[in-house]
Amino acid sequence: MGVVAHQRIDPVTLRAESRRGRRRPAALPRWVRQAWGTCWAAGPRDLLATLVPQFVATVVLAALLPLVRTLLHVLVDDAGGDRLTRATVPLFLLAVVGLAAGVASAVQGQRQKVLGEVVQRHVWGRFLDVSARVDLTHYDTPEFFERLERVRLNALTRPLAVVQGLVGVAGGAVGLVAVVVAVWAVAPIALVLLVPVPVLLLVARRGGRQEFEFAVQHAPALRLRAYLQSTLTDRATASEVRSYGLATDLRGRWDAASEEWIGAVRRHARRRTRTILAGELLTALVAAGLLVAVVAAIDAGRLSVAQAGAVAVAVPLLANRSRQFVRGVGAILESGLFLDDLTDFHATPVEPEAHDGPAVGPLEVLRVQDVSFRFASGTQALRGVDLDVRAGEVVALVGENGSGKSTLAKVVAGLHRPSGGVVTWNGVDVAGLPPAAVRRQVAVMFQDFAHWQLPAVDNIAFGDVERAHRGDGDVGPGVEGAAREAGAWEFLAGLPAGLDTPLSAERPGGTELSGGQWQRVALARALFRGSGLLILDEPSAALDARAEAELFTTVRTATRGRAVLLITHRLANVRDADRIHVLRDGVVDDVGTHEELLRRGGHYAALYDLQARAFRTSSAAVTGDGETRADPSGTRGW
Ligand SMILES: Nc1ncnc2c1ncn2[C@@H]1O[C@H](COP(=O)(O)OP(=O)(O)OP(=O)(O)O)[C@@H](O)[C@H]1O
Repeated sequence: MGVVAHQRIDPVTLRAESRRGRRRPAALPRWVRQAWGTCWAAGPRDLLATLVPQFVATVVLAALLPLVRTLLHVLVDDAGGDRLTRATVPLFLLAVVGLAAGVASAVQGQRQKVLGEVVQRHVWGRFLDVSARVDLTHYDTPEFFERLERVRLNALTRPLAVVQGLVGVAGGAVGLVAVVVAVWAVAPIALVLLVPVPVLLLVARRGGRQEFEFAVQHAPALRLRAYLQSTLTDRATASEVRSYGLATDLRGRWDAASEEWIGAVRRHARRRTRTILAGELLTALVAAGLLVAVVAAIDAGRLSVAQAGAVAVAVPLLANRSRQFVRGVGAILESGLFLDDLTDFHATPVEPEAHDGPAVGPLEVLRVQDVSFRFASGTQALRGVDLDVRAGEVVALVGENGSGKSTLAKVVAGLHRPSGGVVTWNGVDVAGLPPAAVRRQVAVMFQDFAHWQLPAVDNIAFGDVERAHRGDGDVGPGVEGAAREAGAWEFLAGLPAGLDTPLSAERPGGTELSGGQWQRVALARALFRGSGLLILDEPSAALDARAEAELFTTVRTATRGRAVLLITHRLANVRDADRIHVLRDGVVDDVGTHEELLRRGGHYAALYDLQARAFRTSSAAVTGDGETRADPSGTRGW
């Protein structure tokens, strides 16, 4: 797992990497080494516990042929004496061999299941580590998701498949040598059965390529199908599916996607069958030729009946052993390209830990200078943006949808690295600081914050897991304080199991919160972090008027001495901000206090006037003592 300080997404490279996998020549030793290393790291004892019985079974079976030959010799060729007595030992040994092979193979089968689980856990652990620590930018590209899905669906089980293949190869090779030696002594002619082996190996190699190509080609279609499946089973979409009557339409799309997938599987199966049949045909032709040759040899008196009997036993043995060998090699070849895929995924650069680099202190001043940002899709979201935030200040970002506010907030929060320009933290370029250390000093309440389907206490304590794990682990007082500040305490304390209540109707004993309640929980989480910079992206979008007023009082008091970057469309809420940055198409159009911006009469004034007019109109429509929301031009502030 490589670690870099900077990681820029390059979709072209990602795509090229997946192709490179296909271009790589077969590299059996590398794949075997990788797979063996993985299985050994996952569980050396389990690996040995699987291999030893397999080895025993193989060696024991190799003794079969000489025993059969001896037995046949006793029964057919040697006419004198008591046959039964002399056949007792070989018969007994045959029974022992059969029993030992059976026991060893049963033990091996069970141990392999355990090994499978252990290896899966190991590989999944690394997969999850990388997935959760790669640069956020990866999550903005379909290529990353395609690889994620391909690795998840195909590559995670491959190390074990290679080791199983290896077991097959080892077993097959040992068995093959033993059988070859035995056959050489009895009926060398039967060795022609080995002629197709190299061809079968080539067939297996081709099959491996076909499997990988198929997986790469069809990952997008599979992802679409999985997404459509989730739309019909997820709680998040359940209401809209019913409200808009989407079930039939979505089901139809799922049918179409399934049809396409099954068609692809059919074509792929036909292609694979053709290749496999070619190999089987060759094997059958050679076996038929051998049979003819054996019959002819018996007829000509060049082969005794005992020898013919040995050939009859040798043929299936030889066929089985060579098949086991070829299958083992095939399994490795088939999995190898997926292993490369997995290795590449594991090598995706991840961010360094917060402590790997210079320390980052609480914010005194953050400066954004001439910053631009371009998404992997090509969208230029920010251009030449300048912005300063100092401790104790509230700086607001306003602007129309898509103007770049959230993107700028993510740049400030250390989640996106700017494509151009510089961000400094207390005068130090953040490009030289570990992003995790910068983020340690920032609390963000995202516009689309997470609804953790976990107990309420975790939903808040996730704001600072280090703090939650420190000391005696009693986060109660801190969580309660943050919940009170965010106006969430009252309803959380009233939940069936208080803070221990899971916040999801999908969990046993759980409950669902309203949109506004969720928003207060998300705010409590950000406050619990207690960092020097608080970024609030639309923190009041789902709040009622009273809660909104309380929120901004909270923000003012809770953030004394800290810096706040506030994004909102409700311009009444930014009147008291120290500075307001007006964004338009990724550019800072204007900067100033509320009064300065109004005086200038620019874009901000126009937006503010639009909102104020809407409020005046709706206020006028209310008669009597009907309650109205505060006018943006009115007196309510922080
Ligand atoms: N993950 C993404 N990948 C590609 N483009 C994106 C992504 N997120 C946002 N954009 C684009 O970047 C631009 C800025 O988006 P951003 O979310 O920063 O706007 P915003 O001002 O916060 O909008 P809103 O007020 O609607 O929340 C938009 O054109 C948007 O389409």
